[in-house]
Amino acid sequence: MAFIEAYDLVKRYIRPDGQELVAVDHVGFAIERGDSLGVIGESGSGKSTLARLVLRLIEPDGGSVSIDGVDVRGLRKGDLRRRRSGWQIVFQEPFASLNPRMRIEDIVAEPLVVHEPRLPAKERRDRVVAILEEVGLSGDLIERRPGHLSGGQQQRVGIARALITDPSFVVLDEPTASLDMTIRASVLRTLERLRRDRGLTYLFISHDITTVESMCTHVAVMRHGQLVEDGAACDVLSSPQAPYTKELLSARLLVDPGENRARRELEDLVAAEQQSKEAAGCAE
Ligand SMILES: Nc1ncnc2c1ncn2[C@@H]1O[C@H](COP(=O)(O)OP(=O)(O)OP(=O)(O)O)[C@@H](O)[C@H]1O
Repeated sequence: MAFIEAYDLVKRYIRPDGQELVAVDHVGFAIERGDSLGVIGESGSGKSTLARLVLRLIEPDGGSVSIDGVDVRGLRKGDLRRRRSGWQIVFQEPFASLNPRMRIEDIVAEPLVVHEPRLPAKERRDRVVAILEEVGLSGDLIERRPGHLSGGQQQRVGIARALITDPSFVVLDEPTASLDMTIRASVLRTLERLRRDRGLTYLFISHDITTVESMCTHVAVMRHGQLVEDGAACDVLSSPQAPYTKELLSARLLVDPGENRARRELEDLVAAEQQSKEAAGCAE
């Protein structure tokens, strides 16, 4: 049994005109422990809905999910809350997901307050400082508020908050989409280091193929709520089978020339990832 398994997930919404929309249409996939599955597809294809279904942040209309052998849909509310310390999410908009009135220390410590309420304040602060440093921030930032940090720093705070309870599975919902290209490459590098150092399993949502190529061991391609193709990243991205995946890959070649320098940094990441895949026997 894989670490993460999703079977036949379905989510329907009612649109404002009263029509039914099947945002996630019988989707299934598996992720092995320590791997990173990138879900790509155009805006509106159902990626974020799928991410939320996997963590049961929204209820599915059909299908099921198991994480490390636990049937997520079968959990009662209290059990689900307890389990969530091991399953975290980082959202796209760092500023919108951080309370602007709270100090960084309190934002990052929030999951600890919920999951380890008896932890002494001094120990809690030490854990916050340690995780801030692990994600590439200075522990001195604890007194600041989100508005005093750059976009990249804010997203690192979001990552620190997700990791403070030492989860095994992290959903990254377009975590770098709102950052400029250079900062994006640096945050992605940090996420990749954290995955390797901590043995994390990622579900990585993105509409950017280069990001997924640099970060993910496996790729799933979504269109109109359905999964049109999935497999090892080296297979899907080098010899795509579905016409839609081929379309996405050819669109990638139309790059804005102004982004070229930062994109080269991402390509360095791709090269490093490719080397490690070759070492793992996943080369072309
Ligand atoms: N709460 C909701 N009520 C009604 N429709 C919704 C709701 N949430 C999402 N949708 C619709 O479901 C479809 C899938 O949305 P979703 O956000 O999952 O796609 P996405 O691939 O993540 O897009 P993006 O990359 O733009 O975030 C879209 O058509 C969206 O408008």
